[in-house]
Amino acid sequence: MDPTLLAVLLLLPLFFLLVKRIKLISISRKINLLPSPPRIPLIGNLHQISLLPHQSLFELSKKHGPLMLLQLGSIPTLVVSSPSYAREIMRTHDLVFASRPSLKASRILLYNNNDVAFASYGDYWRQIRKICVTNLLCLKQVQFFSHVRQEEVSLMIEKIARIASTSNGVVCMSEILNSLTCNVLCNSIFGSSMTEERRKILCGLIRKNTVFFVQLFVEDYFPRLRWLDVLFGTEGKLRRHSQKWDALLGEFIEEHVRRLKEGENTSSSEFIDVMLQLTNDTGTAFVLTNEQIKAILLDMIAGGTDTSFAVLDWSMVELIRNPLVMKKVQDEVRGIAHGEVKVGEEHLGKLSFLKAVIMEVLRLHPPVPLLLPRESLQDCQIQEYSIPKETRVLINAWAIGRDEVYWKEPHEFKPERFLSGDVNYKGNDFHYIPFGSGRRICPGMQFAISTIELALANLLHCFDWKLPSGISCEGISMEDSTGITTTRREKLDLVPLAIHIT
Ligand code: HEM
Repeated sequence: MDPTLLAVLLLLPLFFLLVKRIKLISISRKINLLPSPPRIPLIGNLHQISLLPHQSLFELSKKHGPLMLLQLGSIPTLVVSSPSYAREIMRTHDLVFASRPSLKASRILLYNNNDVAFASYGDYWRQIRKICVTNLLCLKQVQFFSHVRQEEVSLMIEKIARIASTSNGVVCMSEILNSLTCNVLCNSIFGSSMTEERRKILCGLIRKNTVFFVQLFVEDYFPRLRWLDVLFGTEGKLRRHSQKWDALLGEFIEEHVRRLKEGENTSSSEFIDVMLQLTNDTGTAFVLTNEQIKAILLDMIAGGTDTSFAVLDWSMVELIRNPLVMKKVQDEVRGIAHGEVKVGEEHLGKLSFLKAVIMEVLRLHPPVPLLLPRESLQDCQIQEYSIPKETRVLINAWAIGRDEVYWKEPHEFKPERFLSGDVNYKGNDFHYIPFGSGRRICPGMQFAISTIELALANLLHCFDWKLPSGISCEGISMEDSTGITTTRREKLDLVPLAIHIT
């Protein structure tokens, strides 16, 4: 071989390495202008992130400010903890920050980020988000699924009444509420193919999902060290978990494909059938593969169940700890649904204090405390700081909901603060962002709130509530569980006392 050509071939990799190095140095120079906690060589700030990252990041932000840069392994991560910077990211520069980073858990569980929540910003994301909104999550569809909510809430009330009349009357509310939110969502998605056995498997899988999203995978922070995940067995665990999802979703799909072929459900409005119609060449411009359908289904189920459950669970906890608020909200519900056995959806519009209670729970206990991570698509200037392309961004909604500048007595449970109606959760008030904001705002907001309001109203209408004997309010743990979605760590046991409607 020509020696010059040989030399060029040998030097080429070195040249690329050099260019990459120079690029990295210039990125870190630019980004280093941001406040940042001291780092340890190699791991950077990873050691400062606890299993409850929203809480450890809140503590760090008190020292280093509302916009700080952490170096998580090799990944520069911007942490936002104030409404004004949240506005910069999700309003002023929404397009720049409209993408998501690709995480190991999302790649393996969500079929290479083919779901809505982790899809990169672009046409595919836009199309599938539209399909989900049009067929499941928009106001019209949420109203259409009203019968599912009413039926599931009635079944829940009957179940509680049954347990309450037997044994010691203690009901594990966490289990009841978890089943409720899972049933409402899964019945809307899968219709009659949702059996009790499948529901149990699903609930177990959902909880594990959320933990995998905050588990430390070495590859997420040091992309070249993936082999360590294989060596430690963490990748194997994730893959086995993903196979369980795959098998279950495959069963649902097969069953619905068979039904569609046999001509059943041809006019079905079950979400899964709508998506299956997009797999065949039925003249639609946009076609989905089986894996893409599975990713989207998983997204809806996992994203929608735990979050709504967390709000209901925290609501019952906060109300039992605040008897005056409990009385006030029960008086409101019973006053509006006076003489009725159940609260119907037609009553909900008048329950302004109940709505305020739910808003306050979302402020103090946002189920997705760091929203979902974002990633910048290009270089961008945030006030005096230059943020390079591909910076990861975490927005601490949990910290923002406790910002003393915006919230008086931020740690107190005071639903009255929402009664004026000045603030809502639609992403325009940046000091209150439990559903996020901008292009990537949660599309399931309406679906979730409808279930939460109906369930909570009926729980408060049909029963009085007390703690099991031997447990005091002070003994109730207020600890969060770990996960991308946080719920309360401990299960909630309560004693319901049935009210006889006259
Ligand atoms: C109380 C209940 C819920 C809360 C607090 C919640 C919260 C959130 C948050 C904070 C985000 C990220 C927003 C951002 O990055 O700005 C999100 C995204 C998302 N949520 Fe929800 N969510 C809830 C219920 C639901 C339900 C019921 C569904 C569907 C059935 C759902 C589906 C999604 C999807 C698909 C995304 C990704 C959106 C995108 O990236 O384009 N969520 N949610």
